Amino acid sequence: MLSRIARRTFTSTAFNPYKVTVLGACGGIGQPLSLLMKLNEKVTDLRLYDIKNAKGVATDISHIPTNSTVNGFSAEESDGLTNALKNTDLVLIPAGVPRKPGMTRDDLFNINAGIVYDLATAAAKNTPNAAILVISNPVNSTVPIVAEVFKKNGVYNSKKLFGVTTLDSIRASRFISEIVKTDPTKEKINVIGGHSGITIIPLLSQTKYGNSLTKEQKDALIHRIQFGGDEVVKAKNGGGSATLSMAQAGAKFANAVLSGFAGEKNVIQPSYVDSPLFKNEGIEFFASPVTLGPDGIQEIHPIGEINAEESELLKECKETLKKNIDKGIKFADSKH
Ligand SMILES: NC(=O)c1ccc[n+]([C@@H]2O[C@H](COP(=O)([O-])OP(=O)(O)OC[C@H]3O[C@@H](n4cnc5c(N)ncnc54)[C@H](O)[C@@H]3O)[C@@H](O)[C@H]2O)c1
Ligand SMILES: O=C(O)C[C@H](O)C(=O)O
Repeated sequence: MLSRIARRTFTSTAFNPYKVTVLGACGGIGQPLSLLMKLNEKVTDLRLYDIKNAKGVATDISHIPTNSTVNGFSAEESDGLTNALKNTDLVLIPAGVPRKPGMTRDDLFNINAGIVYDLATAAAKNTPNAAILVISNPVNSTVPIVAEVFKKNGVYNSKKLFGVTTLDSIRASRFISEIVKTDPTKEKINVIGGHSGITIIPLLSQTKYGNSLTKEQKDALIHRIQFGGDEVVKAKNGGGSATLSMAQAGAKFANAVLSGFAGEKNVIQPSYVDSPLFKNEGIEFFASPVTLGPDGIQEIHPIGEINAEESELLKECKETLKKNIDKGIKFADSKH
């Protein structure tokens, strides 16, 4: 028994020795996300960076007996951010401020755009080949900012930049299972578009429930998936937004990217990426299922068949997305 466990641990770490960095590791998302990455057997070197308390959180997590080293890097060290990023394989970015009731994600732009710009600049300089997973909101705009920063530094690889939209998908699985009374782990809804309100489009017509739910049930479900984030912000009442479900979502997506790196087949997850799907309409980034492989994105899947109501939702989504994307690009271009 013992030797089987030892062999399993040895095998996964010997063949998949991945270095993972979390920027913003001490926040509401950062701490549980770092914990989940410590539990991931594919990770052997976990680096935690924050402007506060990174050493404390890293020391705490480092006592967990899995096969990775954990180090904390603080902003007070002159080379803290550099060392946190140096030649890492995957960077998760949950750094930034969360919403309070009454705010939209776009209201976070003024603070978070600058934070993401600076962290992306450090990533471009210190680990240009890493996969960058952006969690900081507004994701619709922060992902284009990272792309612009990498372009400016001459190291942009669209196959390795991801906006994490996994939370929308896991919410969709949970919320539909509450209606149809099934196992949520077996439910899958294709959620496309972006990550804010009306840009989030769950394609219920592609599920087996497309015809069995009433119009009222469908409208309510679509609204709940689109505004699931607001549900948490309201319930936390000034204490921030989703952190624990987001950590689970972020860890799930990071594991999928590492699984692709490791050569696993048929690893498909939705993500907000530099996408050809609607580029001819001036929309550079769009969320749809992507196949992940050794070099990052292997294939961006089309959205599939949609019905008339979903076409309407898509039309509105595109209008907002385009503005969000342009705002991010303009911000990045305005910096020198
Ligand atoms: N993509 C999604 O689905 C999703 C889901 C939930 C939250 N979010 C977003 O994630 C972000 C973080 O949310 P949270 O609840 O963890 O917030 P939080 O305030 O609890 O944590 C943010 C952390 O970032 C750190 N930080 C701030 N500036 C930094 C910098 N320059 N470098 C490094 N670290 C820095 C802070 O010190 C803090 O520890 C927010 O923007 C939120 O809107 C996204
Ligand atoms: O709602 C938020 O502001 C956080 C996050 O984007 C979410 O969907 O929960």
